[in-house]
Amino acid sequence: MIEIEFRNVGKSFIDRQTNQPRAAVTNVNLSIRSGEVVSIIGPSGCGKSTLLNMGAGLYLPTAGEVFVSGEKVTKPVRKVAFMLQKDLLMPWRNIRANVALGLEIDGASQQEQHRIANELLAKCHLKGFEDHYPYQLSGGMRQRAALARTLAVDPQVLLLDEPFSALDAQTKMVLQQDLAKMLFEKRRTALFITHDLVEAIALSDRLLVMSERPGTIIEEIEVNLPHRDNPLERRKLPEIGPLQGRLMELLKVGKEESAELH
Ligand SMILES: Nc1ncnc2c1ncn2[C@@H]1O[C@H](COP(=O)(O)OP(=O)(O)OP(=O)(O)O)[C@@H](O)[C@H]1O
Repeated sequence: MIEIEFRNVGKSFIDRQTNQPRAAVTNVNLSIRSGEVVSIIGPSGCGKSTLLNMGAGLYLPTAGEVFVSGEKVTKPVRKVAFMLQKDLLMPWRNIRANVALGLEIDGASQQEQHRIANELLAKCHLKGFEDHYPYQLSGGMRQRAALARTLAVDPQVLLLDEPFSALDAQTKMVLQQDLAKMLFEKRRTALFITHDLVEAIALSDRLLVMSERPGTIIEEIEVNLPHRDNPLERRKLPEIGPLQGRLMELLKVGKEESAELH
């Protein structure tokens, strides 16, 4: 079953200088099967976040259509969870209450909220920190809590916008491992944005490469490597180097006309 589909999608924003619409993305077609993990990579400003915002129903396309589970997206969709680079934890709620936020909004009993939040915090290696406040945690721990909060409502679809980019390399790899395991075990569908080429290869079934603004998909690459549930193992495979090389070629990394990556 196709879980996420973009059909000829375009999105323009009003350019502040000219006061005219200017395309951010154009003619984007993609379909992601249920249980698939797909990464989008592309130069800075090519419209990756714009695509995710349309998938989440936060922006509406100016051309084409977006579907989640076969239904046209016209507003934020309940079964879709969004995770960003910023953890966006509420400073006045402890970690358990932050994780339980979506459950509270859904009307779950307090007992149920605590049970699910505690369980997820343990899975995300935050057992013992349930009563701590965000300011008492490191950046990596806060991002773990944000991951637990994203998972608490048990979303079918996860849209992840550079969720680990602010973390140090080791913390990042451990979190990728947790995320990959969970996505694999629960057969969740994910669309992932990253500037880290090896991260994209380590986590994904498929890679979509975008052009510069106005962004469109210029290449689709099947990763076709084992260990999608174990990115630490996948990182060790010899095939990683050539795949990374191919992505660097497509993104013109190191070339004179190279698009800025960050
Ligand atoms: N709400 C908005 N209003 C006006 N322009 C916008 C808006 N959101 C995005 N844009 C513009 O659309 C283009 C694409 O932005 P977007 O954030 O989607 O790119 P990106 O590929 O995610 O960038 P990065 O890799 O740097 O995070 C940019 O030029 C940006 O300035």
